[in-house]
Amino acid sequence: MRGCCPYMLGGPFMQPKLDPFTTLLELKSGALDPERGTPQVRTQEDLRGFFQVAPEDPDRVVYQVLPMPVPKENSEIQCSTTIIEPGTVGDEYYMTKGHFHAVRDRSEIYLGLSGEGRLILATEDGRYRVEPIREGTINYVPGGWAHRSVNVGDDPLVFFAAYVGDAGQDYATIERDGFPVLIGPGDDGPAVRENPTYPS
Ligand SMILES: O=P(O)(O)OC[C@H]1O[C@](O)(CO)[C@@H](O)[C@@H]1O
Repeated sequence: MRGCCPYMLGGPFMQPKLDPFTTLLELKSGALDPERGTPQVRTQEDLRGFFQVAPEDPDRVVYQVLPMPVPKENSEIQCSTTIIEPGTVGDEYYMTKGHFHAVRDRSEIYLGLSGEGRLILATEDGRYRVEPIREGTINYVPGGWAHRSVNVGDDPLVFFAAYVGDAGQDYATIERDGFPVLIGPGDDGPAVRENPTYPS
């Protein structure tokens, strides 16, 4: 009977905090129509201390994150589209800063949309994995794994991410220690190298 006669329903009812919304994601470019939040733009300068060497072209955009506006609460799902430009700084491909979740056990999921990338994952005790990101990949990032995405191709790398709303970001640990491995151009394509400054 619930569907037919709302005036007959009892209460109390949960009052939703948000209204539903829809936006259109252009899969190749990552553009949203309409945009739902303010894009976060990161330049080489913003990544100072995350690459092994200082910025070579400080104002150049490395990546953008196009967010959905939802409260940072664990009843919500934060989501965003990330677009990483092709390029390098020193021996490393353009990449995100990378972070642990501030609430360590919070998980995340990525859906690859276009381009060619790698996802570097690392635990606090130094274990790591390198996974592919490309059109159609789904990467599950369990709680406790820091994550950084790297564009290893010649075109923008575009992917969609969704994670538990109250996860937050811990960048400081990554800024201090980095990840166990670095990814840059090699003789036969992208090469994964040990990070010489990662604490042993
Ligand atoms: O927050 P960072 O490490 O700069 O990287 C941005 C990435 O973080 C996320 O916001 C969530 O992990 C992704 O949407 C995006 O790829």
